[in-house]
Amino acid sequence: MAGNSYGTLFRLTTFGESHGEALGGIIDGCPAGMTIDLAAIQLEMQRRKPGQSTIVTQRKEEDEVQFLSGIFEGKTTGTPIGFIIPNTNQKSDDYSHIKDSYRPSHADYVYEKKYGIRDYRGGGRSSARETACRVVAGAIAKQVLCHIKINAFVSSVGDIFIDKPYQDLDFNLIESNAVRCPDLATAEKMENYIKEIRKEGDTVGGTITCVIQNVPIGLGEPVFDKLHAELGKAMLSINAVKGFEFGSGFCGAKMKGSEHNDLYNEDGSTRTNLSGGIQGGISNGMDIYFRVAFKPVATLIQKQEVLTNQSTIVEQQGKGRHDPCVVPRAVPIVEAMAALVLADFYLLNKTYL
Ligand SMILES: Cc1cc2nc3c(=O)[nH]c(=O)nc-3n(C[C@H](O)[C@H](O)[C@H](O)COP(=O)(O)O)c2cc1C
Ligand SMILES: C=C(O[C@@H]1CC(C(=O)O)=C[C@@H](OP(=O)(O)O)[C@H]1O)C(=O)O
Repeated sequence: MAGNSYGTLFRLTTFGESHGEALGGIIDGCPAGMTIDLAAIQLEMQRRKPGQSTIVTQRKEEDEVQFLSGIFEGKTTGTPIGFIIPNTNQKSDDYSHIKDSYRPSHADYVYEKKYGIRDYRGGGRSSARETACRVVAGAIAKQVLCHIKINAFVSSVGDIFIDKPYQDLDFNLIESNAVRCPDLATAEKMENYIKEIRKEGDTVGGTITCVIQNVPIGLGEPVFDKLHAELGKAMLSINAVKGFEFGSGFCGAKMKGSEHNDLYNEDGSTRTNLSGGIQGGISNGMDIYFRVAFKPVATLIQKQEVLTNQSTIVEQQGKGRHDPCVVPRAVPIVEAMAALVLADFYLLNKTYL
């Protein structure tokens, strides 16, 4: 199985399945001599972990990271940082009914067809549990990028959305509610809606907006490794992601150039920022902002037609502990992937100096 590593200089490789012994990773290329704030890493893990509120999966994992190498007396040594996250609360019986069948719109069918064998327990490697490793690496990448601020938040759930520009939001409120929406009236509506949907055994999609501030000019490597191209790839590699747009995004396609151009101030900053902080694939020093669209979770606690490995269609009731909506827990994942992209470009840029 290829495709388990991300990054060029700051490079993460992950391993592990949702119902195996543990997940883990190796981070290669982290600069030596950095003091690592382990509490900050654990805080990010708390934001992502299952079982954290009543509107997410009720699997209970503490997700305490065990570092095996690369950190000595609290500092990075420049050698590979190896870590594991034990799995402690698997309920593999919840998956015995799909041993010989494939859930619609999950990864069961394609994994079995591609590899000829599938760890069906908890979705195996295709489970979003793998993203715990990304959050560990992202929390370290954030420490590499200590001057850059990365804030993601839930901007919509179903058709409930924040009706304000991000500049009018208080990012300190993101963690004040279970949904991770900084507009409190909207957060309450979203939370109630997710609870309703969960009662029906159904699921709902949503979007996350990410804002990155204090970015130096010059990150991104045209022509193929443009900053927005890498951000797009990183976001689209997250489970259940269906869309990515930055700056004016798809709305820009409806505008005239005279409306869309970001006119300069004398210091090189721009009066508007429909470019989303990136021009020609390179950061221009303005805020980078983008949106990520997540589909509704595939596993429903309802009867649905499924395909069996005998090529028959049968009715099956979904079982187990699933997220009714992924966006509240995906916020730290989006931030982590953004940090991995930026840390890689930041280190690459240093090689030019
Ligand atoms: C934070 C998060 C939690 C998720 N929780 C579930 C879940 O509980 N049940 C489920 O069926 N899918 C869940 N997913 C989505 C699946 O992992 C994903 O749909 C599956 O791997 C197939 O990949 P794809 O949707 O990207 O094609 C979750 C995704 C994320 C980002
Ligand atoms: C365990 C996590 O989320 C899981 C993601 C997931 C999926 O299909 O992606 C399915 C569920 O797995 P299980 O049935 O084993 O509880 C979620 O709980 C996690 O994020 O750590």
